[in-house]
Formats: sequence, C-alpha cells, structure tokens
Amino acid sequence: MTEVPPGISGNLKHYISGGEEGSQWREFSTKRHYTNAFVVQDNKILLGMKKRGWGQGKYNGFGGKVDPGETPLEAAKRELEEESGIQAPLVHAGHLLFLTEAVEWAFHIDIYKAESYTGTITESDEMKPEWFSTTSDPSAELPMIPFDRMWETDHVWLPLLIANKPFVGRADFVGEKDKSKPFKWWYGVVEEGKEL
Ligand SMILES: COc1nc(N)nc2c1ncn2[C@H]1C[C@H](O)[C@@H](COP(=O)(O)OP(=O)(O)OP(=O)(O)O)O1
Repeated sequence: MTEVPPGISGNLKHYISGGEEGSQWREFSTKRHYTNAFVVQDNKILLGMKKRGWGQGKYNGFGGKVDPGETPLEAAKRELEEESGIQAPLVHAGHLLFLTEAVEWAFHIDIYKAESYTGTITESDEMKPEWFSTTSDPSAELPMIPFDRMWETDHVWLPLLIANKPFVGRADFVGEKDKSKPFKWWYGVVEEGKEL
C-alpha cells in the first residue's frame, strides 16, 4: 500500500501504512481546516490535556479551527496563545487528513513546531499544559509522552515532528467520537531536498 491516498499530495516517500484487510478509503466532500502546535525544547515537549469538546481527556498539541480570513499560521499562533498563554515562532512541520464516522467532514490539520517560546505557560478553560520527556532515558525527570492518552495514530508522526522530518499522512477512523479507532492509515515523509 505505497500509493499516496486520495486527499493528500506532495513530494512524498512512503513511511508507514496499514489497516484492516480489504478496507477502502472513505469518500468525503468537505474539509475543515484546523491547526495543531507543539513546543519542543531541551528534550521535552509541551502537550495539553483537552478539557472540553473534541478529544476531551486526550493529550494533544494546542490548536483549533482556522477562522475565516486567517492563514493557518495566524490561526496556529492565535490558538497556541489562547490555549496555553504563550507566543512561539511556529514553523510548519507537516499536515494530516483525518476522517471519522462521527462527523461528515474531513479534518485537514496543519501541524506546527517551535523550539522556543515567550510568555508564561498558563492553563486555559480548554487545555491543561504539561511538559513530557522526548527521550526514553529512564532517569529523565519528566514523564514520557503519554501515547496511550493521545489520538491513536499520534505515535506514528509525533517522532517525525520531534526529529524535524516533514510529514504528511491520512488516517480514517471508525466508531463514535472519542472511541473511534483507525481502520486505514498512510504516512509519508517529504523526499530529501524537496519542499513539502
Ligand atoms: C485522529 O484525529 C486527531 N488527531 C489529533 N492528533 N488531533 C486531532 C484529531 N482530530 C482533531 N484534532 C485536533 C485538531 C485541533 O487542534 C483540535 C480540535 O479543535 P477544536 O474542535 O477544539 O477547535 P476550537 O476552534 O479550539 O474549538 P472551540 O470552538 O471549542 O473553541 O483537535
């Protein structure tokens, strides 16, 4: 299954794919644009525990919908500040397409990363920020990234973000809302020396 799935494109090299035997990509007619932003600094990553709405109870980057008239980068900076209280020089790291049974649109999510920030990390009504270790060193003072409390395919692409390898992926989920599980997925990395 090395063929790039419908809905994503770019100078991509197959990285990982899988799913239930015989499963087909789901059709979709509309996409909604979202952002997700991560601060990675000194072997640690800032995640937030979502306190309400879509993904409640899961850890994720900071983000949300792109508002009309905003660029994705503007939206990513606004959402990061609204949800965690900080400003950061975000750089585009990849994008993802997610489909679920719970909603009729596809989530197009632009993913951003920063290696520094200004301001004071502050809990908001939407997110509780926490630092996690990006290393597997058992002597690290921080807890490891809680992949068992994140969306199921995050363990595939978050290491690419941490390693500064631009990526693009698609995952189709089955099941209701937060109980949904991926049934088909494909992730690619951008070919060496090429643009995303
Ligand atoms: C597999 O699906 C997903 N995985 C990951 N890692 N992140 C996802 C997935 N589906 C959605 N997301 C992200 C995209 C956004 O960053 C948030 C959802 O944004 P939200 O609905 O909270 O948007 P807001 O504009 O903040 O919402 P309000 O209207 O409540 O302010 O999850």
